[in-house]
Amino acid sequence: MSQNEQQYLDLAKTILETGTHKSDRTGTGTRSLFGAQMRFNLQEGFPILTTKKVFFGLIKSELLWFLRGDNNIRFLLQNNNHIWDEWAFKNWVTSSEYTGPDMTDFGLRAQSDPEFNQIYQEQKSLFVDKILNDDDFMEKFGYIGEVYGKLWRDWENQDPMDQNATLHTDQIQNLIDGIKTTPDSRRLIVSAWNAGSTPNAPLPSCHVLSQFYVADGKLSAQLYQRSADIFLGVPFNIASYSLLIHMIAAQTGYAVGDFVHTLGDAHIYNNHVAQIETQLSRPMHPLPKLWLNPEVKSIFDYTMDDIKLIDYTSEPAIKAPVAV
Ligand SMILES: Nc1nc(=O)c2c([nH]1)NC[C@@H]1CN(c3ccc(C(=O)N[C@@H](CCC(=O)O)C(=O)O)cc3)CN21
Ligand SMILES: O=c1ccn([C@H]2C[C@H](O)[C@@H](COP(=O)(O)O)O2)c(=O)[nH]1
Repeated sequence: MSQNEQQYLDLAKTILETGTHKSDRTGTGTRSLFGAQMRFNLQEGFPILTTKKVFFGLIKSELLWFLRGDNNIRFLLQNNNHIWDEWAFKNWVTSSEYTGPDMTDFGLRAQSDPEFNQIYQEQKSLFVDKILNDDDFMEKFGYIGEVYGKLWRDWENQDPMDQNATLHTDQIQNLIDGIKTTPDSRRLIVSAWNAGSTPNAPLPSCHVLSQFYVADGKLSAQLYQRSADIFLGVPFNIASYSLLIHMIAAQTGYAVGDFVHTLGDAHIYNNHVAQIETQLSRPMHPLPKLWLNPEVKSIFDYTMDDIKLIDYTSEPAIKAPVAV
């Protein structure tokens, strides 16, 4: 039995049983707990859930997208990954250039009104087609703002020594260099929260700050996640950061240690309760292993085919609506 997965199931159960009923930005309603921590020992196996199928391809393409420094959804769409569509779509339908059917509150209305849902799905697939095929449209409406990828690879700020110069910081390259040259450092930090610009993004970064740590020949990391959708987002976040630790460990010559996952507002949406109860009633399977192509010599050169899960068996996927 995997202690790694058990912690997730225990946290979900605690939130179901003791969480505060709390309204939220999306209008869905949640049960919420403030402050929680899980620790995944990456030596135990790769911590992807086995009590439901988690689509690892989506996790890989999202992480490669962050590592490209990309904050335009075209790359995701090219990889058949639609997990960010709604937030770029929201920008489009609230812009003055959108003249189609009214999309106010599309996330909630699509769940309760089948007729509207059909119109919404049509508009979304037109949007996706245009992001993929129309460069001008993609440049205007494909971006999700100053979050993750952009801040990881190209954090811009004014040079304090020269008013007319802008500094560009590659936090991931600095992190790799830092781990190689000063592994004892307590400053191995990646931030995805620029207080000036991030709050204006369609969805301000949820995984806000991570710290890396080297001891006993092993690389660990801790993530502070300000807001955590326990059923849909957190399984992705656990696998994504675990994959990132493996990739950075491979590039810096360390074994993998722990992924420590610290959550702020940890919530289960009211329309995920039945799904999580189903999941809690299921058996666990042994955790898979991760394979990374050892020929890859830079963190920025991994492709989809260089990353594989070995022996992933799980219970079937469970569908749930995402709160927009
Ligand atoms: N409410 C909410 N929860 C999130 O987890 C979340 C957001 N919003 N907004 C931005 C990103 C996008 N993320 C998402 C979005 C959707 C799924 C999702 O629907 N996952 C399905 C599979 C989807 C598919 O096959 O395309 C799942 O079963 O895991 C997961 C993560 C994580 N984030
Ligand atoms: O990586 C992610 C991204 C998003 N989420 C969830 C957490 C919340 O349910 C929403 C964001 O809503 P806010 O009102 O901005 O907090 O998305 C996640 O769990 N993981």
